[in-house]
Amino acid sequence: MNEDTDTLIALVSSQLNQQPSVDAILEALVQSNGDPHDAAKLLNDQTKTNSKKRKHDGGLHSWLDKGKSPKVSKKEKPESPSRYSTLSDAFPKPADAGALKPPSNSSKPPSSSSKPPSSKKPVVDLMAILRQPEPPSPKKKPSQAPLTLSSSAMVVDHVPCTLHTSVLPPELASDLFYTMLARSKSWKRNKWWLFDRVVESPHRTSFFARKTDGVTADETWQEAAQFWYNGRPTSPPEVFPPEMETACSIIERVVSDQLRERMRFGLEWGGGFGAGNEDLLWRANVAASNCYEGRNESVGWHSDQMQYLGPYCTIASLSLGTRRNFSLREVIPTHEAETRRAQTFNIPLPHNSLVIMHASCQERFKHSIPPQSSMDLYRPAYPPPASLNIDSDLSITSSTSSSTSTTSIEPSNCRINITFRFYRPDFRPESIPRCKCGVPMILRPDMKQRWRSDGGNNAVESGEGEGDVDEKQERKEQAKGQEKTRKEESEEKKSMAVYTYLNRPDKYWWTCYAGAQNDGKGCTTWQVMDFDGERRGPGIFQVPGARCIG
Ligand SMILES: O=C(O)CCC(=O)C(=O)O
Ligand SMILES: [Fe+2]
Repeated sequence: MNEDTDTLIALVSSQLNQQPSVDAILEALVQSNGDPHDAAKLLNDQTKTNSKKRKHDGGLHSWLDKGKSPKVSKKEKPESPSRYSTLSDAFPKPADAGALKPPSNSSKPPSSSSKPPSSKKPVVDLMAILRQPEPPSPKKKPSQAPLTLSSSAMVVDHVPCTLHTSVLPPELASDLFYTMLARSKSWKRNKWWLFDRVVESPHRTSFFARKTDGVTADETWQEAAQFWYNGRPTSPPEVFPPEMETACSIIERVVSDQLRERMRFGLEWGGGFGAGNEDLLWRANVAASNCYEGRNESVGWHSDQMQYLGPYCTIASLSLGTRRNFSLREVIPTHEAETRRAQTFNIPLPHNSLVIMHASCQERFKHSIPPQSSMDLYRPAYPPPASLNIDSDLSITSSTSSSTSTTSIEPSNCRINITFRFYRPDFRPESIPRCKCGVPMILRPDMKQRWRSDGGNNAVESGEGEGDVDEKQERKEQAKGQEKTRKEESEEKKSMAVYTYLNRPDKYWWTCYAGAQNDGKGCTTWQVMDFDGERRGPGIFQVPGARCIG
């Protein structure tokens, strides 16, 4: 199954009462002309019919990789209707939702275009849009069962992440949980275009920026952080509340200690962090926060967009409240697709735990918070801080109106997630290339490393839309061995130089993201990121004496 198909499958999946096989979902999508809502309805109707005979066997990951035969049974309705994932962040955005039309050759970037809307509902041959699942190859290894990584040691062994339990002082973790829970009432579900309709993320989200950028003392950072988001400017971010500031400085030290132990990648941020922070190898200057209420709220498979984070970013993800599974799955590069199968890893994240997604995680792995068939409630060990006025409809009651204030601690079905991130000064909004729609583009890694399949010989560095790219590419393929134009030759040399002289294994694409908003209309412009040509840096490779990969 290719990564882009996941988007649609997960969209259907998030609307299902039971999870059938991937094949069944694809079949339903085809029958429904590619309409995820209709496909979900079809499958749910089938479930009702079959419910007496069949039994459900658990979470998203148990079927997503395996493609088992349908196992369905009658179940309670999901708490929120419809809706697949992500775009949780007003920032590094999951790549999937905009990646509906996968590239068909080695030089084309993952497309960010959605199908333009029309007044009539188009008849969509889904299989014509999505790549067909690859036929089983005799060489291909059988798919592997999901593996639960139940300890920090297991996490390190399998994924480019580290797990840190009890990371904050318990009372601070509790205060931060209550603070964010109270704020989460006003957070929004992200919306974006998928095919011809608007879809909503199945969780609420918000975005925070620190007072300064963490590099200079520039206090205009907060105010200036009006980041573009899905092709639109966002409302100003919230300021880190005091509990979050304290938590952030603890987490910065945990992350920096980890980085001291790790081999760094050349394109990671190689600059400093301002006076007084010389001992820090990592800082956060923004945070995305998510609230998942109940076991059905989720975020689908994605990797975080990099337009402000830059390549090989480090993301520190704090979990508060109910324990949920954090799932990771490697994207197998095209040149290894015949010999290796991806495995899904599940990391149970308890209250007050930190997962650090280290450099290369966004390049190699997708992550998700899948819906769960059951979930333990979180029972806070401390009452809410007296300063907070948390409403009873969030299951927490706090009364401070009289001198003898009473507070009852109620169990909660919410998980709060805070992903602390560092927006790099060399990826400031004003430095982000714009597409033909005039909207800043998004940056995504070539997760499938398609350029390797042609030995790195492909010279195409930019394009203007799916059809055009296909056509140009086809013409280029046909012209192989024939005379190259001088321009092509020099582009090719440049491309090779960029990727060989520093032995950088990855390509990154700037792509139009306007299609996810803007009524589904995007221009599909794309270009390869040229780190040096775009005057990015310093990367670690530019720091004298630094040891790094690439
Ligand atoms: O809730 C989580 O742990 C993951 C959130 C996430 O992936 C995101 O905000 O990009
Ligand atoms: Fe993410």
